[in-house]
Amino acid sequence: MSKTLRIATRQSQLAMWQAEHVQVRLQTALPEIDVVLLPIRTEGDRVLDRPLAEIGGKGLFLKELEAAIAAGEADMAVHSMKDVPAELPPGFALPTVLAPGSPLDAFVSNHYDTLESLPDGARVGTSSLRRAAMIKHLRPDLEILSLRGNVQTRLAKLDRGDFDAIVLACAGLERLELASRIASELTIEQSLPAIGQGVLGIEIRADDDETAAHIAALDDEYTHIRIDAERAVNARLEGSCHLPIAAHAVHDGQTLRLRACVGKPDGSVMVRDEISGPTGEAAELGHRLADRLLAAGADKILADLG
Ligand SMILES: NCc1[nH]cc(CCC(=O)O)c1CC(=O)O
Repeated sequence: MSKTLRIATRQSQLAMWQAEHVQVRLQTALPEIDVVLLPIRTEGDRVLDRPLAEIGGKGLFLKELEAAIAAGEADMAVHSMKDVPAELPPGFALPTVLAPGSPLDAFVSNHYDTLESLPDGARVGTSSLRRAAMIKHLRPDLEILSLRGNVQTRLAKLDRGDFDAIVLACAGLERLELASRIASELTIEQSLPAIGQGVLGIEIRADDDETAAHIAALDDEYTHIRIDAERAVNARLEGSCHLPIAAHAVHDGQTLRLRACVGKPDGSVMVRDEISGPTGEAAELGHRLADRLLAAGADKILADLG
């Protein structure tokens, strides 16, 4: 019997696309191995009527996939790095990150081209505290309304008139061939992306050297350095994508530039800073920048959020 590699995946269209993407890339790299998907139904997909922060917070979308890996039913799970908390549970590792999609947030509306052109008091849908903070900081007059569900559900809620505009990740829309729905991209200056936004990572059992060796071919060195820097910010701030924390790194192979910010979800306070240094010190730069943010008031913002 030939060797099989099993990818546990959530069943949303975006999760399936991401898992299939890794399946195809692995299958191409490893023609002698059978790469298959193991679809799993997770709590985060079932419970759509309550805010994400309430129903489990950190690691919500990972738990049940990790359980399948721990039980030996699957060898790996594919994640949007944006959804991966700073610290993985003991026994898990995330050694491989793929070449990135867009890191940017998308402004999506059926009537307006840009965030700037929204009328006074317009209703904007997002359930991300980070996006809420960014949007309210730019436009304090706008009303932020909760928006849960998978990408298609969110678009349907916009289309039926619940909002004047919504903000989603460009990467998710592009993967689902919905890029035509992007009215405009929010720039990095307008909306600093979430840590790991647009990047896919592969999680495995920490002691599974065989799978680690198989997936290593997919690792993108540029992105790996970027992720090390961004995730180091999160490690210090103990954040997840459910907190109003943003960080984005770029580098030229030598020098890394890391921007980060922590904002109050009502947009009234935005602590921003940036740091540059050698790519070899990506994680140290992330820690140092996070410490500076904490000293500049991020500690208070995060403490107030509980
Ligand atoms: N939290 C859900 C989620 N996780 C990853 C993406 C998009 C793809 C990515 O950032 O890699 C999305 C949808 C969104 O935020 O619009």
